[in-house]
Amino acid sequence: MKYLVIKCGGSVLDNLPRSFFEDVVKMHESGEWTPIIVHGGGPLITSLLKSLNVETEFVNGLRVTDHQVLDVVEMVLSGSVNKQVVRNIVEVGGNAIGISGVDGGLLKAIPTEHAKTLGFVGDVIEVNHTIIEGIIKQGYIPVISPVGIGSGGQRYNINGDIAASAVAKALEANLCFISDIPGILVEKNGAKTKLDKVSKVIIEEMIHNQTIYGGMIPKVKAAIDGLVHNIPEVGIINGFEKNSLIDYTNGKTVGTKIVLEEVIA
Ligand SMILES: Nc1ncnc2c1ncn2[C@@H]1O[C@H](COP(=O)(O)OP(=O)(O)O)[C@@H](O)[C@H]1O
Ligand SMILES: CC(=O)N[C@@H](CCC(=O)OP(=O)(O)O)C(=O)O
Repeated sequence: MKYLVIKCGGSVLDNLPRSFFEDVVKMHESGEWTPIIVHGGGPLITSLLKSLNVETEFVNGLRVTDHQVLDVVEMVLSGSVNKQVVRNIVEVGGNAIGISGVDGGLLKAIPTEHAKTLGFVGDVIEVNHTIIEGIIKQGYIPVISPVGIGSGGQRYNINGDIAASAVAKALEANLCFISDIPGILVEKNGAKTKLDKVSKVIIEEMIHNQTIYGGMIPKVKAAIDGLVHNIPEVGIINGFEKNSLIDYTNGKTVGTKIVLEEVIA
């Protein structure tokens, strides 16, 4: 039995087909792979902030988070989105338990090194993986919202990709980012092409020349950090592509695989 951490991005959550959740449940029932879901919800946070007339800003893909933003982040992620994902799984006959990173000290966090700019954005320093394993032993799929807890009970807004990588590290699990693009894209002869496999060095170059920007930055950084800390495998795949998740677990080439070593083209 292998663990697979599935990070569902806010970019796709609202529109993921029913078949996606059916595949997650099938995977769970097969017993070969144990799915653990970590979700985002960035677009919903942004739209709620907008309706409250609160400006929101991102630096290198991370949301600047003050007290007011933090309230909305927790409401959206640990409330609406977490329970929606649980319902999506229940609707197709699965068992899921939603839990936030605050509960049971699941995601212990400290402020990022850029706290002066980012405010209450956290880095995960410890994952209480026994809680996740307990939920799995009871036969449920864990659904984790990326809000962390620090000293004195302080909450932190944690990027979903970073939270997913921390969970995968703690469980020595494979990690799969589900997003709204076929994988990492590059421009070739005026057209966008998907890379099947990409190395750490190329990723660093792509961040530097801004081929990778915005929400893709925390994704690839979290991927590399995970691989350095012994995650067996990291992929970015499209949640809208039929069977993409099942194909991924069957070892087919889907999306982009991120690796540490150089890729020979
Ligand atoms: N080189 C790239 N290839 C593909 N997508 C990229 C790239 N660079 C930046 N992006 C952006 O990253 C987005 C995915 O990140 P994000 O919006 O945070 O998604 P999610 O909510 O799924 O985590 C894509 O929709 C795209 O706009
Ligand atoms: C610090 C930080 O940026 N946190 C994210 C948390 C949600 C998230 O990661 O959502 P996606 O997966 O949809 O991007 C945010 O506030 O948007």
